[in-house]
Formats: sequence, C-alpha cells, structure tokens
Amino acid sequence: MTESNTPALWRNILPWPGPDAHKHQRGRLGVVSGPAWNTGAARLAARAGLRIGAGLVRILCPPGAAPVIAPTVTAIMIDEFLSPEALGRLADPLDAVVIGPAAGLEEETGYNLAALGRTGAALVVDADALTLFKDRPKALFACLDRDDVLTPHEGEFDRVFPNLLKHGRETAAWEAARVAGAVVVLKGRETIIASPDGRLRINPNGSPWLATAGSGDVLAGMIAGLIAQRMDSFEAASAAVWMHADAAERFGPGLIAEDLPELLPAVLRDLK
Ligand SMILES: NC(=O)C1=CN([C@@H]2O[C@H](COP(=O)(O)OP(=O)(O)OC[C@H]3O[C@@H](n4cnc5c(N)ncnc54)[C@H](OP(=O)(O)O)[C@@H]3O)[C@@H](O)[C@H]2O)[C@@H](O)CC1
Ligand SMILES: Nc1ncnc2c1ncn2[C@@H]1O[C@H](COP(=O)(O)OP(=O)(O)O)[C@@H](O)[C@H]1O
Repeated sequence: MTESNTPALWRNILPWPGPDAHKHQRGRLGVVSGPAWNTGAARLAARAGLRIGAGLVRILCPPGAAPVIAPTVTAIMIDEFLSPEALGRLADPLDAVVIGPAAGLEEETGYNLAALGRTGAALVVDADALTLFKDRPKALFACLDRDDVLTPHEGEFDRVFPNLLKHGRETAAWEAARVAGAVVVLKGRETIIASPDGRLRINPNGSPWLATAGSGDVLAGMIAGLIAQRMDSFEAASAAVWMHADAAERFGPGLIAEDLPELLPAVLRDLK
C-alpha cells in the first residue's frame, strides 16, 4: 500500500509529555560522534533529538573528542568510549541511538555498529555507517532489527543496495526494506519511507532548501528522537521527514542545518 505522507497519518500518535512525565520517561537518546575533528554532525543530530522531545540526550564519543564537544553543548551530555564493547555498555540503557554522521569510514565504525546492534536500543543508521558496507551489505543487515531505520541519500542507497534504483525509487525502497529487514528512508526531493512489512509512504512537502550540508544529520536525530519517545519506527520516520521539510520551508532562503532544530518548536506547536 502506498500513501502520501501527510500529518493525518501520524498526528494523533505524536508523543506529548503527560502530567507525570520526567526526563528519563520522555526517552533517552544517544548519538555516536566521530573523532575530535569531526564532531559537528553528531552535535546537529543530538540537538535535533533534544528539540523534538527526547528527555535526555547523550553524545557518545571516541577518546579525544570530548574536550572539543564540551564547550559547544549545554543540555546535551557527553560520554567517552574506548572500545566498541564500552560503547555497547553506554548504549544499553538508551532507547535509541544514531550512528553514521561523520563517524568515519574506518572498520571501527562497523565494530561500533555491531556492538550497538547487540543492545536494546533502536538504531538510526546514516552516512558513513552505510557507506562502509558498500561491498558487504549483508554484514550491515546482520546488525539490524525491524525497528531500526536506515536513512540513505541516493548515493548511499546505491552503495548498500546496488542495482535497485534502476527499478524506480518506490520499488527500490520497498525491496530495500524487505532485504534489510528494517525501515528504509530513501532521501531526496520526494523522500520515500518504506517498512519491512511492505508499507510505503511518499513525502509530499519536500523542500529544496534542505539541500545543504548537515540537513540529513538533523533528520537522523529527529527520527531517533521520536523513536526514543516510543513512537513506532516507521511512524517516527514518516513524521520526522514531514516536519524536517516543513521546518525548511518555513525558513526558506539562507537556511543552514543549524537552523533546523530551532524551527522545530513552531512545527510541533502547529501539529499539536
Ligand atoms: N557537520 C558535519 O560535520 C557534516 C559532516 N558530514 C559528513 O561528511 C562525511 C562525508 O560526506 P560526503 O558528502 O563526502 O559523502 P556523501 O554524501 O556520501 O557524498 C559522496 C558522493 O556521493 C554522491 N552522491 C550521490 N547521490 C547523492 C546525493 N543524493 N546526495 C549527496 N551525494 C550524493 C556524490 O557524488 P557525485 O554525484 O558528486 O559524483 C558525492 O560526491 C559523512 O560522514 C557525513 O556524515 C555531512 O553530513 C555534512 C555535515
Ligand atoms: N532538492 C531537494 N528537495 C527536497 N529535499 C532535499 C533536496 N535535496 C536534499 N534534500 C533533503 O535534505 C537532506 C539531505 O541529507 P543528506 O544528503 O544526508 O545530507 P548531509 O549528509 O549533508 O546531512 C535529506 O533529508 C534530503 O531529503
């Protein structure tokens, strides 16, 4: 079944805090950072996750990155990990984790993903954590559960799912979700959200102002922030894709990725 991704589909299941909410109950989100010289993408994702309502957000970073990140964040917390096993221990109590934005194309990123796959946290897998598996996608799929989300742009999609795009974006996304056994968000002008159970949504409000570095990192944080609040992964991906584009269209000329999280309160307020 193919649907147009309008708010009518998910507006009533957005996660608003109840009167007894506390920060842990609102959802715990983790974002894995790259090394010291590559921390911006994780900070964008973390800020987006916090703005979309996750109660508690931690950036999980490799040795040496914490002193770079610390002066640039306030409400967001930081944990350093020295090994994939240590990352897994940090992620275990979290509800959702983003991995991939500026993570690096070293094998370590794959080991980190595998360690996260052994935790109870739902994963949003983006950027380098997709590209790394260019010639061995089955190793990526082995790390995933059905509540995990892959967020490739077309270049990344073609690396992980070679030869599928020639069948058209809808068929490609549908088949990708089936073989990966996870939700697939095929980004672009008309982003497609595909569930491993065969559901497909096409996003109608795409905004070309999103064609700016780091906007995909923000989207990954938004999806994971909603999942952390216990929204179903396919619904979370659908809602985040629409809100991301709505935010961009509200801002228009001059938009940069940093602006997107700050636009979310207005987007959320109008949906409420
Ligand atoms: N704030 C930060 O720290 C930021 C850090 N970032 C991090 O940087 C890392 C590497 O990023 P990247 O841009 O070099 O890698 P990638 O996007 O794979 O492009 C490589 C080639 O793929 C192709 N390509 C095909 N289709 C495409 C499409 N739809 N959209 C884009 N490209 C498409 C295209 O080839 P062309 O078409 O030009 O031949 C392109 O030259 C990664 O870790 C990322 O997370 C960024 O998120 C920015 C903010
Ligand atoms: N022309 C466009 N129209 C609509 N959305 C776009 C367009 N170009 C890019 N986007 C959106 O912007 C985001 C870019 O993500 P991505 O390519 O991962 O960038 P980055 O890696 O720099 O964060 C995606 O959500 C994509 O759908």
